[in-house]
Amino acid sequence: MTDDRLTRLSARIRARRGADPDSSYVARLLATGRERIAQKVGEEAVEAVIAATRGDPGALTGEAADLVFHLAVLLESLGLSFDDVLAELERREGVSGLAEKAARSGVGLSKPGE
Ligand SMILES: N=c1c2ncn([C@@H]3O[C@H](COP(=O)(O)OP(=O)(O)OP(=O)(O)O)[C@@H](O)[C@H]3O)c2ncn1[C@@H]1O[C@H](COP(=O)(O)O)[C@@H](O)[C@H]1O
Repeated sequence: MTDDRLTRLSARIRARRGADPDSSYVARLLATGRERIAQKVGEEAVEAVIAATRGDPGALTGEAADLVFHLAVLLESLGLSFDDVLAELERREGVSGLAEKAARSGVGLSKPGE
């Protein structure tokens, strides 16, 4: 069973484009512009990092949800959705991250833990 929660979130965000910014947080973000949305993604990423380094699973869950949501809005600002991201992740399935990176930088040039 494919999990369509991310696809539903992207669709809900796309449906809010052009809605009244006084009644829709997504519409307000999109009306404010991509720089502000990107700033929120950065803020939420930092808040997720702080929650994780504090070893707080509950806080990390909430901040990660904020991060994923704001990333979805940032994707929408460029006409993209999680469908595009999930398709890219599917394309990468089965390809080792170490092998992929070594192929980019030449065999054996990447250091362990890099
Ligand atoms: N998933 C979300 C979602 N997650 C977070 N948020 C909002 O994002 C805002 C985050 O702003 P802030 O960081 O200032 O708030 P905060 O995180 O509490 O504060 P900090 O502690 O982070 O500083 C809050 O207003 C949250 O309510 C979201 N707003 C909307 N959605 C989804 O988007 C749909 C459309 O929302 P509207 O456009 O508002 O109708 C909703 O039905 C939901 O599915």
